Amino acid sequence: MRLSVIGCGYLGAVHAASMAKLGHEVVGIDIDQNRIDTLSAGQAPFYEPGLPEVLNEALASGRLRFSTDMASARDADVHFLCVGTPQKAGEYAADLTYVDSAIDALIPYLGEGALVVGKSTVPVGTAARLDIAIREAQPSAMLAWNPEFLREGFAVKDTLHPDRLVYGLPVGYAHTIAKAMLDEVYAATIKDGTPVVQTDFVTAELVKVAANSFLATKISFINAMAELCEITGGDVTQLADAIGHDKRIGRRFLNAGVGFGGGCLPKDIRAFMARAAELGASEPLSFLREVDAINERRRHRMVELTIEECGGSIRGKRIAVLGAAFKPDSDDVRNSPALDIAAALQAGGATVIVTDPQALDNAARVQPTLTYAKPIYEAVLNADAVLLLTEWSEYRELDPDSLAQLVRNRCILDGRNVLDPAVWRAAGWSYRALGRASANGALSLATV
Ligand SMILES: NC(=O)C1=CN([C@@H]2O[C@H](COP(=O)(O)OP(=O)(O)OC[C@H]3O[C@@H](n4cnc5c(N)ncnc54)[C@H](O)[C@@H]3O)[C@@H](O)[C@H]2O)C=CC1
Ligand SMILES: O=C(O)[C@H]1O[C@H](OP(=O)(O)OP(=O)(O)OC[C@H]2O[C@@H](n3ccc(=O)[nH]c3=O)[C@H](O)[C@@H]2O)[C@H](O)[C@@H](O)[C@@H]1O
Repeated sequence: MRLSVIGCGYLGAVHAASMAKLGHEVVGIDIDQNRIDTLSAGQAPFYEPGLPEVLNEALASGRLRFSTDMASARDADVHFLCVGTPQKAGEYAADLTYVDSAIDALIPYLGEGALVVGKSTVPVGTAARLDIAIREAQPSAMLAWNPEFLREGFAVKDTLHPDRLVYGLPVGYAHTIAKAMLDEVYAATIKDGTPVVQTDFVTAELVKVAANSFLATKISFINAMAELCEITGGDVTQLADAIGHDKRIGRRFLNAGVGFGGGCLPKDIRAFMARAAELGASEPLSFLREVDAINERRRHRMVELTIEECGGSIRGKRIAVLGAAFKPDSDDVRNSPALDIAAALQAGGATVIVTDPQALDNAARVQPTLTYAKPIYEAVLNADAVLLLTEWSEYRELDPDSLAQLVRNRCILDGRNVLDPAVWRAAGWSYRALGRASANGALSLATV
């Protein structure tokens, strides 16, 4: 099939390359000339494992090209809408400017019977509004909403082998045609056994924000338990293992630490709350306010813990921060807990040196006043405290004895609960983590 993918960011670039891999003829369109030049040259504009390989294979096949010109979408049967929907400045609501301008730009080029497929995460009701605009301009054109569930770091695998496909379909005659066209796009994936959930626009939009709200809630739940562990002397990692054995609960997304960040979970739960409030339905989502608050508190607690470990003040201290990306295997620093904490420590008077295997350029754009060092040894040299805030594999595997040769003070704060406290303490380090007792042992509740 002939496809266009509008918006070639973390979602769209992967989608365009993956669809070409599946055998479709794809044009990726973006308003950012640099991004289009980079992609056309076979380079991924961001770090995503596996993307360069799929991209180059697709470009070499001749089935994939990129352009800044919306007119190049003219011949496509299906147009995927993958532009950003960030949080509005100073508000919780989603900014739909990019969605609206992309649809406005696309409308003049919609051919007979073309299908527009929304993949961006949008407030409920957006699809119905866009559907009217599209049909007014080109009566034979159709809209479907097909939310995306990929994770950064696993984006190619998640696109080619998703857990499920969700089709939000139009009503009437268009329903059958839109479904058949989506089935053709995803034929290879469906053949592999991927379940397809067919539904209406509203449910498809809600499925996406419900999924991200559930994931955010699961993380904040375990982080609330971490807060309780800190007060009572319990160990949140053992607690997570123990409840995670219950198959109804499951161990995934129960990793306590500095919490969730990124370009999606934080803004999606906020946009969901904002939309619910607009619809006069704030109450059912009031728990998301707490999910957000717990998440924010973890960042503050990490700063407090660092101050405690530095003897009550970080002024003049040299602090190494391992990790800038919001999660490992990504260079994305949008709403990154690591960068937020690093900035707060700097504001408290510390000299903060941040290292990350992939995200330093992005980090320096967002937080230009922090100091950055690519090699780990340079970041930790003469450090008074070392904070592990993004669990890249190279940080999980650090050798406490080698690191001890470089630092001024053997103090490690494990913001992701990925190091073995016994190993670090045996090597003479003071090890602290969120939701775990200090070396002095658990607080005895009998004395409280
Ligand atoms: N990043 C992720 O892992 C996932 C993102 N999503 C959703 O997908 C959407 C896109 O997210 P990202 O790819 O992360 O954003 P992004 O910011 O990385 O990419 C958006 C791209 O759209 C381009 N763009 C903006 N206006 C345009 C227009 N009028 N015409 C053509 N291109 C235009 C921008 O230049 C940019 O390259 C958001 O709604 C997000 O919530 C959904 C699932 C996963
Ligand atoms: O809508 C989106 O854009 C995407 O948002 C998330 O994907 P992503 O943001 O790439 O990353 P996650 O793996 O979900 O991690 C999000 C954040 O939660 C944190 N996290 C994750 C798991 C955990 O147990 N604990 C925890 O703190 C991570 O460190 C990270 O900061 C969802 O997992 C995807 O399904 C969804 O498509």
